[in-house]
Amino acid sequence: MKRLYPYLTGGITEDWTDYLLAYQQAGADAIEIGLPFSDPMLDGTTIQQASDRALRRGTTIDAILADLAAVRDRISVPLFAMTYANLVFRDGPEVFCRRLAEAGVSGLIVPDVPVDEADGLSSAAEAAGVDLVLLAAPVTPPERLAEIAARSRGFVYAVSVLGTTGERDELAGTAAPLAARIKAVTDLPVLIGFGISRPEHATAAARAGDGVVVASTLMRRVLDGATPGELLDDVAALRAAVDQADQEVPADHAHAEVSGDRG
Ligand SMILES: O=P(O)(O)OC[C@@H](O)[C@@H](O)c1c[nH]c2ccccc12
Repeated sequence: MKRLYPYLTGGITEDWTDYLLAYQQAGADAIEIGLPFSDPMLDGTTIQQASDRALRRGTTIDAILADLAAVRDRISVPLFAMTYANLVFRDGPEVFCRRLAEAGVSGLIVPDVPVDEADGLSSAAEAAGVDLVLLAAPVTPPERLAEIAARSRGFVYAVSVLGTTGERDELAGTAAPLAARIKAVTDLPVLIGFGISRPEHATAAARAGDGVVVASTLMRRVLDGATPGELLDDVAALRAAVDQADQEVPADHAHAEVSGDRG
């Protein structure tokens, strides 16, 4: 089964946990929750605006984790927190990871902590029972990629393209080769993210890896005022697109059938 991990910025609206429930109902396999940070340097305009809106509402990590703890018994899919080093190291990684675990969050992605600086955070996460997910990009050299794959937990995040998060017109040509390189060195699932903006991108990326992470296209809808019910439809469309990659006839087989028809 190919996986779909949609993203939501924590605290973006007062009823933000209703979006989580909608994502789950639409068939998300896990959900990434962004803990908003004032200087999200890897994020494009959509996620930046989403973070800004959440911060302007006065949301805090404490408030987000309290909201999560309140709905945790209605959520059966794993939750991953995504945030920046600054927030993780403010009170120390041990305290941070323990608080995540207490709120029912089982994974953590911190894109600005590179693998060679991840020792302290890795052990804090492991001690708290939280999977620290590491990221690889198209420019990551082979040796480093092997280290990232070996030290990542839960899955490996394949950053499809250089640059910031955000919607794109096409799936980057670098996505599939990167997923193949990572899959060659690990048995962990490889999830492709950055620029998966349309159902057809999700199908193509799910074909190349084990699944997709989708954020900006959904957060743009939330910013535009779409309701949890409307997001449920969006995530359901992505679910169908990801499942399509599973249902396809393997390439060799399809080719044989085509030539058979012709012959
Ligand atoms: O927004 P996109 O292009 O759909 O890509 C997912 C990405 O936004 C999400 O996984 C994410 C949000 N913030 C990040 C920072 C770094 C790496 C990844 C992320």
